[in-house]
Amino acid sequence: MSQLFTEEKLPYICTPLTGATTEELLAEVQAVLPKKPDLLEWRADFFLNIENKEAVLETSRQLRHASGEIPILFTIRSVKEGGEHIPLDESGKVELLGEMCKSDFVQMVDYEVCNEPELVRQVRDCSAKHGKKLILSYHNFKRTPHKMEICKYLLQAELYGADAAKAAVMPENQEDVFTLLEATREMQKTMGIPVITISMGGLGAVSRLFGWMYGSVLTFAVGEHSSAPGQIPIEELRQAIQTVKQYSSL
Ligand SMILES: O=C1C[C@@](O)(C(=O)O)C[C@@H](O)[C@@H]1O
Repeated sequence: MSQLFTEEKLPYICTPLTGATTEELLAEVQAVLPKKPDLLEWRADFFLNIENKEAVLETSRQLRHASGEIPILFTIRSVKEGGEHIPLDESGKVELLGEMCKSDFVQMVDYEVCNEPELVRQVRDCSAKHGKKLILSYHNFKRTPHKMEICKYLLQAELYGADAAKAAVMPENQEDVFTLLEATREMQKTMGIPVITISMGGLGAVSRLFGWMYGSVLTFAVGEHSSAPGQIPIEELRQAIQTVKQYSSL
């Protein structure tokens, strides 16, 4: 995957894997594969054995094997950005991300752009060294910041050298959803890397369906289990996107 996202295929659809054990994760992959996602995200913060590096590597090896050609994105979402409580501290996470980058089992890793600059640089250097793509992300599960603030996080990701920049925010009203979409449009025009944006919850569902029309290259959908509020089942999401593409002359 030298080029991360190709124009003709936009938007890419990613389904998260949230199993707590290797067995659960493998069962999830089996259930999700027939639904043909473009990408699988292993949300490793749900994995009970995350402290055990060998167990994580072995599980990712099995996931790689089970998922055939579909690329895997490895994510350890922090509690403050909507993830699960895990026994690893920030440097433990960076170490584990480094191990994953060295392995042949994942194609991409996600790290949060608000982390200490030195840690972000370590993850960037390691992923680049081992040919893995890096998504630097920002999440706000409480509210939607001002448009300029959303843009700032996305631009910061590019400054750090990310391969893609992501922002997922929670709307409190419809205006917030438009704020996110406007930020997406502006950043898609100005930035040199792909932008991924999400307005979460029921109010934000429109961004998961049609955010690509504003320039978001990837949308997250439910394969088996949801990993964030507002995610739509992949079959219905794909159908809606296809309908728009078929009938609109965009
Ligand atoms: O960053 C994201 C986006 C997300 O939060 C969503 O809203 O779909 C789901 C997460 O699993 C993923 O890491």
